[in-house]
Amino acid sequence: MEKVTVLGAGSWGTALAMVLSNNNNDCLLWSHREDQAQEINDHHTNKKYLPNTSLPINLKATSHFEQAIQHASIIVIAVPTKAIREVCHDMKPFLMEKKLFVHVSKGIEPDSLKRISEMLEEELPANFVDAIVVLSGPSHAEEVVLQHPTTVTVASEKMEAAVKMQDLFMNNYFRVYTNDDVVGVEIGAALKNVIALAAGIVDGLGYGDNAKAALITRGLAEITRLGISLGADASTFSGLTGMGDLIVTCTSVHSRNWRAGNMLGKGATLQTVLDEMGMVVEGVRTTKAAYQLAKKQQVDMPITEALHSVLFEGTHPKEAVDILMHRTKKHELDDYKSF
Ligand SMILES: NC(=O)C1=CN([C@@H]2O[C@H](COP(=O)(O)OP(=O)(O)OC[C@H]3O[C@@H](n4cnc5c(N)ncnc54)[C@H](O)[C@@H]3O)[C@@H](O)[C@H]2O)C=CC1
Ligand SMILES: O=C(CO)COP(=O)(O)O
Repeated sequence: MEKVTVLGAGSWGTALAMVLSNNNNDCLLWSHREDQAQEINDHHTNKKYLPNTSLPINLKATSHFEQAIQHASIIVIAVPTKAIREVCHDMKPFLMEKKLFVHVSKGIEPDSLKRISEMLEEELPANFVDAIVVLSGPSHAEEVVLQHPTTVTVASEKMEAAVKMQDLFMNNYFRVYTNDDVVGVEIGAALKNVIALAAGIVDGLGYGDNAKAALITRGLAEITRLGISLGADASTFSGLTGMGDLIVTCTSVHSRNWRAGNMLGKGATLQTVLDEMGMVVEGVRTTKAAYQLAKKQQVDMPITEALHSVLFEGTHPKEAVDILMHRTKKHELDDYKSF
């Protein structure tokens, strides 16, 4: 039994805290809202994020940040990308010993163009960091809490830490693989949300399965190109955190990114979509970051560019699809020659 703290009591933090509690760990879930921590402790529910779910009775919650940090030497960070720096910054005064940090967020920061583990390295004092591990893969919280079979990957530059987290999370419904390609895992995780937004848009426009298959396949090609330019291993993108997560996010009604795209395709404005979601839609900010990163790396990312023009430049989704369909004709495998 390990002591573990999960920071962030949204859908994913709560679902992972359930996995850890099911595995008989002493898991403390931190929420920045006192009423939510109280709901979890008193009623074993988290109705806003996971309605109809009974949480394990051995799962405890707190809104006391210092208590949460001091509870454990393994800290799982499950807040949206936008909140990563703030949470790490707030943690600093309470770090008294080396800890192992696992992050499960899927995004890239606009402007700095940093991946999550790079943000953690910048924000956390190195003398208190035992290792940084990323956990990612095709894993909707809504299905994990039902204990439906799910597979994910943990990646770290320190393989022993990845193996330790594999053992901590793995059970009969949650199968965990290891990988040492942190860049590939984080780029796949972040960029699949961009393609999922686009997939939702084509569904919203009523274009159907051919268009979606095209987006997933050509989306994977541009994600792989970007990843390789940043030093990732090409084969990571055909794994769980690449193709796997693209499939689940582009095809599932559980996906917030797909749902947001679907509303956009049906004519809603971005502001209305974000107001109505009430949960994080990581792909919006990451589209901005990916667009900037593609320019910096001089990598051709036509789908990302098209989505950027829809989200931030007022292009109508139908017009963006037309632009994609009228790109210069080419050999299908041209892109792969530079892999
Ligand atoms: N929901 C899912 O099935 C999965 C989500 N993820 C990733 O996990 C991350 C978190 O996503 P969800 O839990 O789904 O989001 P969510 O929208 O369900 O919950 C986010 C939680 O973070 C809290 N939060 C927001 N800003 C905060 C701040 N500044 N300080 C402290 N807490 C703050 C919110 O109150 C909420 O409890 C995202 O990066 C997402 O891409 C990854 C895999 C699956
Ligand atoms: O990352 C996810 C599943 O693997 C969740 O995707 P959404 O954030 O689009 O809901």
